[in-house]
Amino acid sequence: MALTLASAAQLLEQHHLLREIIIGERWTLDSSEIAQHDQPFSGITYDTREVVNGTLLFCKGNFKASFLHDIDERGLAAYVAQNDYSAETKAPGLIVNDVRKAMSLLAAEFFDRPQDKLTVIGITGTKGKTTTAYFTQAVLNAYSDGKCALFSSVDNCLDGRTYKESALTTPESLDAFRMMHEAVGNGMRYLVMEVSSQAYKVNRVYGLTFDVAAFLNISPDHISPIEHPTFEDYLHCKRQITYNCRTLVLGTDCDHADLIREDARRANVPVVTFALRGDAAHNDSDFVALPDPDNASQYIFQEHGKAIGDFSLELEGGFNAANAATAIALAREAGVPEDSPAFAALEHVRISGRMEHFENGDGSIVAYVDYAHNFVSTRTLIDFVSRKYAEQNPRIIVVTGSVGDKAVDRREGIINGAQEKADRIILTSEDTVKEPMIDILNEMRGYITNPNVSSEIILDRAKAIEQAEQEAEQTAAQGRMTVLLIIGKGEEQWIKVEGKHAPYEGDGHVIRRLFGIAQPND
Ligand SMILES: CC(=O)N[C@H]1[C@@H](OP(=O)(O)OP(=O)(O)OC[C@H]2O[C@@H](n3ccc(=O)[nH]c3=O)[C@H](O)[C@@H]2O)O[C@H](CO)[C@@H](O)[C@@H]1O[C@H](C)C(=O)N[C@@H](C)C(=O)N[C@H](CCC(=O)O)C(=O)O
Ligand SMILES: Nc1ncnc2c1ncn2[C@@H]1O[C@H](COP(=O)(O)OP(=O)(O)OP(=O)(O)O)[C@@H](O)[C@H]1O
Ligand SMILES: N[C@H](CCC[C@H](N)C(=O)O)C(=O)O
Repeated sequence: MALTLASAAQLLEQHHLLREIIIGERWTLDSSEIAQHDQPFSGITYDTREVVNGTLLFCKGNFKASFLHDIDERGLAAYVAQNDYSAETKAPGLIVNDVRKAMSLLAAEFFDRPQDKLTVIGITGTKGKTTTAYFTQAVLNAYSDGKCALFSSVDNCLDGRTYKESALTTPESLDAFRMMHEAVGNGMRYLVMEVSSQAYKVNRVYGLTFDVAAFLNISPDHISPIEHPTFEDYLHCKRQITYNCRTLVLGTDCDHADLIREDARRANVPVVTFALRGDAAHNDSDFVALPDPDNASQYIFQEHGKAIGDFSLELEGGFNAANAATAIALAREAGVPEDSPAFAALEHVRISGRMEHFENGDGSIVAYVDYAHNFVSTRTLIDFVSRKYAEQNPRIIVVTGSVGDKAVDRREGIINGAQEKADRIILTSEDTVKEPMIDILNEMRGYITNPNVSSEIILDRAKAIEQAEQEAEQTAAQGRMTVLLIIGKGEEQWIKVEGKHAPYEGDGHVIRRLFGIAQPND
């Protein structure tokens, strides 16, 4: 049904969001007093620069009244806001308690409730969201002949096969419903989406119920003045997924799992669990990944002790086997039968900038390009390579930085994740808006307390990787192997400098160049 001023006002009133409608001097609760109240809006947007004749505008965030200059000439039909802008426009204003909640509800209606035509799967957690999302999409795509869409922090995919770089982990609600509508138009039956804590904090998924949701794990991250003031706030936001799903897939080992189970009981939501375990005798979860005793590169995946399959994943590391077990649980709960061949699709999943593994010609230098950028992920990665290459006793060099202006706890976290097992840490540029990168790197250097770890700051990221590789060559000449861990940027070919994307060769590109490996688009 088309969205009109009258139907918008009605929906907002049902959700106790409407304060009043303001047009000129007139303040009312009765939308029928407004001319054209039954006229469908031609479009909706949260950006004045996109307003054309008949558009409904949401004024949110750091919106300024000056953005409304000339807006009547461009045909603004109505606006939704927490403030009265009748001095700037003749268009009626739906004044609400919370514009982001209002935007989510009205965008869903404008796009004809696309979520009702999709099986929607939401994934939250501190680490593994993107990987689990790609795994789940691969299984559902294999099962449905390519009918699974994806919203992730790397890419969005609306047709099961074309991937476009995304800007946020969870899109703005209006964009999310627009993309869902497009996905439905493309014949998609499933949507897998990452759900960040910010998404709940700023109501990007308000009113959306996930058919199946996953809560993977929780550890300190995203604590800063522009994200979450405290860990408690971060966890509280993530916990909201439990109250907004029909079934919850929960990591057995997730910190605060008992609290999340309490949430699920209150919300009357069934919980299924997943875990990575060393052997079947210690299986305490509904879905489990077990190392295959007969094949070191394989994992056995089981549901209630029954085999789903033995898979050799291209994405290395036990944590990725746990992510794959989650994807199996999600796909099973979304209706994929236990004996479906679709699960084998897990084997071929690769994700740009996640656990990308490179070797130089004689194997004396190994490099991992990965997205680790907090304590847990850095520690997990370095533990993995230390175990994998234990026999070679490699020198380990970590090339890293940390983001400016937010998630300040990562700076110490990354160093603490690395310094127990690293021999050297080369600190280099990451994304920043206002904070000078050199200050962040000096701060990080100050957290290095292990006297056996040497460090250096090289601001130019490509040069930092080149330096690490040259040192590895020297170590190789002395007969010792080196593992390079280049973390935090994945395959991003930009670095945010003063908030703007500056072109950057890309971590994988630098390594391929240094190792003489063909680039992906060569
Ligand atoms: C708090 C929040 O949700 N912020 C997002 C929000 O910003 P905002 O609403 O304040 O928008 P703004 O850019 O300040 O501008 C205000 C409004 O004026 C409009 N405008 C602007 C100029 C103009 O001429 N006319 C006009 O109408 C803008 O379109 C906007 O609607 O809307 C913007 C797009 O409309 C987003 O880019 C921005 O994300 C911020 C910058 C961001 O990056 N947030 C991070 C912390 C985030 O959300 N991260 C999580 C990742 C977490 C994880 O990985 O786990 C994520 O989900 O991505
Ligand atoms: N289950 C896991 N447990 C711990 N670390 C993990 C797990 N899965 C992935 N990682 C590590 O975290 C990094 C980021 O993984 P991924 O992109 O899948 O997570 P994410 O939740 O989307 O992260 P972010 O929100 O920070 O972008 C990986 O590159 C890897 O180093
Ligand atoms: N989704 C993550 C990406 C940032 C990764 C890394 N490049 C960093 O800046 O720490 C975030 O918004 O925090």
